[in-house]
Amino acid sequence: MAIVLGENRYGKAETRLVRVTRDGETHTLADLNVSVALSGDLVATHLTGDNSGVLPTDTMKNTVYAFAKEHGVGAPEQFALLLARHFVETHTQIRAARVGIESFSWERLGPHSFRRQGDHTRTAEVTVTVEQAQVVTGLAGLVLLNSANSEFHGFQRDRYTTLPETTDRILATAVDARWRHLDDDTDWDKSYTGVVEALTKAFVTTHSLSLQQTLYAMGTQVLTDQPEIAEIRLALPNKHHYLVDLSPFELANDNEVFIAGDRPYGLIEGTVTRDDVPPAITEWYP
Ligand SMILES: O=c1[nH]c(=O)c2[nH]c(=O)[nH]c2[nH]1
Repeated sequence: MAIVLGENRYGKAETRLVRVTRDGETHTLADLNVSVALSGDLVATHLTGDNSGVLPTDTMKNTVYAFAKEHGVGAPEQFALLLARHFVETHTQIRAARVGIESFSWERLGPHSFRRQGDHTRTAEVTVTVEQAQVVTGLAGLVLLNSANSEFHGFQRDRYTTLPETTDRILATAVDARWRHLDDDTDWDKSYTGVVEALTKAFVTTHSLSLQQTLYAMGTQVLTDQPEIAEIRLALPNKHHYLVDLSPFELANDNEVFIAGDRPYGLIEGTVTRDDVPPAITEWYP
C-alpha cells in the first residue's frame, strides 16, 4: 500500500474589500468578499515542506487590494476573471485558479451616502486554467412568497404520514441559485438582472402543485430568457407556514393566521440544463 497526496488547493479566503470610486462629489461603492484558491504543482510543500512553488496567501490578499486600485472592480465576474487569469499567467506552477466573490449591494441615498440592501447577495465563482475559463454566477437569500396559487396533494402516504392535503397554502422560499455561463465574455450585470427577473417571474406566475414543479419552472424560465446560460442549479428551502388552530377561541381560520416555521424545513434541489452544451470544466456547486 502507498499513501499519496490527493487533490489539494490553497488560498486566501474571505478578503473583505470595499472600493470607492470617486467622481468628484459622487462616489460609487463596491463591497466584496473575495476568496482565492490555487492548485497546481504543489506536491513538494506537502511532502517535504519545500515552499519554492508556494505563492503566499498573504500575497493573494495583497493582489486583491492592489488590483482593486489599479483596475477598479466592475462586475464581480469580471474582477474574478482578472484575478484568476493573473495567478495562472504569472506563476507557471499554478495550473488552476478559482476565485469566488460575494458582492453586497448598497442603495444610493445621496452622492456619497448609501444604505446596505439586505435582501440578497450576488455571487461569482470563476475557475481559470491555462486552456479554459468557467464562470458561474449566483445569488443567495432571495426571499419570495405567494399567499395563493399553491397546492400540495396526491403525495405518497405511509403509516407515519400526518400532513393534510391542501389546495391553498402559502409557498415561500429563499432562493439559492448558481448558473453556469456558456462564455467568459458577457454583459454580466445585464445577465444577472435578467436571471433575477426570470426567477421572480416564474415564481409569481406558476400555479404551484409542488415546490419541485416551481423549481423546474424557474430554471426553465431562466434558460428560455437568457441564451448565455448553460445550466442552473437551484436550492429552494420550503419555508413552511403553519395554520394556527384558533378553534379554542371559537374563531375560524380561513388561511389567514399562520406560524412562520423556522426549522426543520423542506429542501428542494435541482439542476435545469440545456442538453446540447459542453460539460462543466470543474465541479462548481459546494
Ligand atoms: O412542495 C412541496 N414538496 C414536498 O416534497 C413537500 N413535502 C412536504 O411535507 N411538503 C411539501 N411541499
